[in-house]
Amino acid sequence: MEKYYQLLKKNFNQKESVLTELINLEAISNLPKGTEHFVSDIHGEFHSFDHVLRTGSGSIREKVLEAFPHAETSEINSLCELIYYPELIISQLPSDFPLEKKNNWYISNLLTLLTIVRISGQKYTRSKVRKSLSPQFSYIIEELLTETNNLEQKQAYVDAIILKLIELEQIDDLIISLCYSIQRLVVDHLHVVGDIYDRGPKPDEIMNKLMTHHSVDIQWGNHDIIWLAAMAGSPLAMINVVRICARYGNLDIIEDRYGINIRPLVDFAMAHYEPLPVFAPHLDGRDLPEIAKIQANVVQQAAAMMQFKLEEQLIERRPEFSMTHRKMLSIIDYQTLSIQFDNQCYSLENFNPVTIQITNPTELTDDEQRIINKLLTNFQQSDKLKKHMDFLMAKGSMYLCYNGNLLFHGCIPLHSNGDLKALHIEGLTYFGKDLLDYYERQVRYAYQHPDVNTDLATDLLWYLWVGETSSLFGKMSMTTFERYFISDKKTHNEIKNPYYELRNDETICERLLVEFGLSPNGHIINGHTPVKEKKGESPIKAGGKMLVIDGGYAKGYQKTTGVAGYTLLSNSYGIQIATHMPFSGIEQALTNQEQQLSIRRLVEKVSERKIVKHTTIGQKIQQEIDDLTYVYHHYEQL
Ligand SMILES: O=P(O)(O)OC[C@H]1O[C@](O)(COP(=O)(O)O)[C@@H](O)[C@@H]1O
Ligand SMILES: [Mn+2]
Repeated sequence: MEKYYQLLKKNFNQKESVLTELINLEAISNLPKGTEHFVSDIHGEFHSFDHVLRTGSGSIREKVLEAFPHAETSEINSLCELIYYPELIISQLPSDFPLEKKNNWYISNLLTLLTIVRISGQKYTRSKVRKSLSPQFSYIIEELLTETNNLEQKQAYVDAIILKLIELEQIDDLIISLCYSIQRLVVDHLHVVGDIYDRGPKPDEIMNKLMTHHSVDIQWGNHDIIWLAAMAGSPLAMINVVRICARYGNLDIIEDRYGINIRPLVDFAMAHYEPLPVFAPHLDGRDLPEIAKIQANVVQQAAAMMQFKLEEQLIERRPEFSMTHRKMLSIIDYQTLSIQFDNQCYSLENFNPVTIQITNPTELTDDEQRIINKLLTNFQQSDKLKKHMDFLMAKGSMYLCYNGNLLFHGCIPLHSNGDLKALHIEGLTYFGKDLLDYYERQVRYAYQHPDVNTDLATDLLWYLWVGETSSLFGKMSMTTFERYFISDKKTHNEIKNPYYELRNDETICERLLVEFGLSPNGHIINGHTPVKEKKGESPIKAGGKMLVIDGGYAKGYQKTTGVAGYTLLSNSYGIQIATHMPFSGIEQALTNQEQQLSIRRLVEKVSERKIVKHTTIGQKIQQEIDDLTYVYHHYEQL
């Protein structure tokens, strides 16, 4: 310990510097807690997500209203538009704007934005506000922030600076940078509660945006895990990723956005499969050229068949996964093309066994094996995908305890009596927090060993996608096979883990919080299951202990949910849940600003304003304060 204090002391060249730092940390601890923003189930819908981030789910508007309580709604709207989309709004300024009018527009907006920066920065230290400013302009902005506070006496001076900035053509960039500083100051931290990938067209842009975010963490979703698994060397997860992209007409994500060559697979699929209606890509209102639709259709079939074969191979080598009931290809009667399970016989439809060898139905043909090998190499060699997956690993985890709340995507597997449901593996038993910790260790191990394809850790990544005791899946089994090939809808049903009933119970939620070492006063924050608001379901459950924020960014789900997603905001005053209406373009969102965020529900209001000291970061700061206090008192002896 003494050694540690000696090392710590080395960061300070004199005793007074320790004192300065101590005072600085003490000051931070006593400031109001920053705003946390929670989003989940973004599913590739970059533009809606981007809009939610830019608006801080209504937090920006709130700040603007706080700054200008008497302004007309139209003025508030224009100001919000500018803060959300500064580049767009500036580009739309009339080209024949008379010079004086233009200058006035700049002067008045700049002054307004400075006021909002000042108000948004009030609860932070000067150093934190400085960090939020673009380095290029931080000196000028700080100067302006000080002088505009005292405008009567300095009006001429401030006007002169602004006119100079206009003359030097720097004003646009300055305004843009101020708008982004406001966005950053208003929302201090972002939590992404899983499912960035699949279904929607632009997961890569979401990842790019997250990578530039000032403060973010991610709780992995089942759809993120399969992409991670592909990079970690699972051929099965990789072909499933391809299948889902084909299913949603998104093969360009793989080919163009990630630069992964899938031509051999496309050629193979075109040669062996015919387009069938059940494999028609789900386009949710988008359109694709006819040839792309045909390719997506047949690629989905080819990929599905490879997936089912590889999955049965995995089930065979992992009896401890208890998935033998999912061995579909082995129990098909290939004479009659029918299948028998649960004491019933079903005839298969749309099932093309062209690559199946009846004596060994789960073996890949030489062509399939070659395609899989090549594809996996191409996936693992995509620099862009590697960067995104590295980021998911660095910022992500199976769950997170943060400021007294427990965040995870899917569920904590339970039995119907409320007991924690266990996974038995390699002679050991894991449940509750231990289970999620075990999964996380396996995910990290598999990711660090991308050259091993069939070891337990890599196979467990697949288990997380479909396994009965997976905390990310939360259902008995995934009925992809039945949904493609059996028309009887009752076989499509995926039975949910009892968790999804039990989580409505406050006592269960409290027990789970305690299981994760938290106080029962915290909240559980979940994504994963779309909240069917249309049918009267509420995202606020168990007396506010359980908050489910999957409202369906994914377009396909909006029909069932009736809304386009929830987000959660937690600031020093309490927790609010915001309901978002479907996003259909920036222009429309800006014209209907008030409707876009129609409902904001208060989940909890704190009796005493929360300060940094009460947060997770506050605990770390307190540790630093304790250590530095020791160094300060023993400075001479160390
Ligand atoms: O309709 P699709 O895209 O095939 O998805 C259905 C599958 O997605 C899942 O719901 C998992 O995805 P979510 O995590 O978005 O719920 C599976 O349980 C189900 O089999
Ligand atoms: Mn999910």
